[in-house]
Amino acid sequence: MTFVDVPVTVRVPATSANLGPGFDSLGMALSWYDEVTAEVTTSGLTFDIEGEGADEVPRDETHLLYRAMDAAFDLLGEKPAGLHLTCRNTIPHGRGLGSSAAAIAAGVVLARALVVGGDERVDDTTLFGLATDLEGHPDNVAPALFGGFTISWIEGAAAETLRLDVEADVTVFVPPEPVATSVARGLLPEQVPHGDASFNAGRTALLVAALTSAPERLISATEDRLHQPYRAEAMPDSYKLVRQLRVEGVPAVISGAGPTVLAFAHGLEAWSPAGWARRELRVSPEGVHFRS
Ligand SMILES: Nc1ncnc2c1ncn2[C@@H]1O[C@H](COP(=O)(O)OP(=O)(O)OP(=O)(O)O)[C@@H](O)[C@H]1O
Ligand SMILES: N[C@@H](CCO)C(=O)O
Repeated sequence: MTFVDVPVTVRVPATSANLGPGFDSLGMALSWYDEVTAEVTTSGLTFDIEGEGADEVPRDETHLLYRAMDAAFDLLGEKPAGLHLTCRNTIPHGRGLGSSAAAIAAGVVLARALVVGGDERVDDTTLFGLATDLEGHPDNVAPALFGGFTISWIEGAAAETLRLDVEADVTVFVPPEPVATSVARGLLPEQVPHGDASFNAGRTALLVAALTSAPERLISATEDRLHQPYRAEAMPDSYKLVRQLRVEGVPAVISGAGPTVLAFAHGLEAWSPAGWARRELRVSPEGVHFRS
């Protein structure tokens, strides 16, 4: 038997990348999850999708979850005759909360789990490399796969990550309208001033210390000059909320490519703009994991 003959279900966390200065490097898994079930069938590709994005995502081979599974099946050297995918989506799409990374992480892990002996053929590092290739950068897929707080980088052609356990109170303010990551990346300049690069290098180093042992430094540690100012025009209300929170001493950043605002605090009810969703979260120690 090549494939397991029962459905496999995973939960996969939302993630926040960058965390201020750590552009394309730092990421954190959050206690907010999508649930995906995959089952091998005799033919075809069918979907049962509910929740976030259900009216927008395709129900064919171009669906991101399927594309990730297909790429992983290539690595595993096996293709199922058919698949049925059930998606219970709660992570909003295009808001800077790692929805695409969640779909990719779930897809590669599910594909491996469906192949009998898949763990012996493809290890976690290889899956992480594949997920990074599909996403284009490692900062969301690392915490989506491994949980916690991750520092990721590219070594030659390979993606690497270091996972750390951290605890933090997190609030996310989610605007009603999306900003696609591709659009937000298109606003970034080809080159940045040396002084700004140096500024961010110091803040990124400080942020690792602040999250692991010096939370009183979070306000300085979450400053950024490499991406948020350039993206402000695409998400002016988010940028304004970040500045307002920071003036009050609350460490706040644009989550990922935006437009969600992430603050390292709870009890921020008074700050929620009308029409935005607000959620109090914690760091998820678990990345994508099986649900029985
Ligand atoms: N669960 C999903 N199923 C299918 N497609 C998805 C899913 N989640 C995300 N996508 C695809 O990814 C797109 C969103 O990706 P995008 O990179 O723009 O934002 P994000 O991942 O939510 O935010 P960020 O990368 O800034 O954290 C959606 O518009 C959709 O095409
Ligand atoms: N580092 C990425 C995260 C969003 O995918 C960015 O800011 O564009």
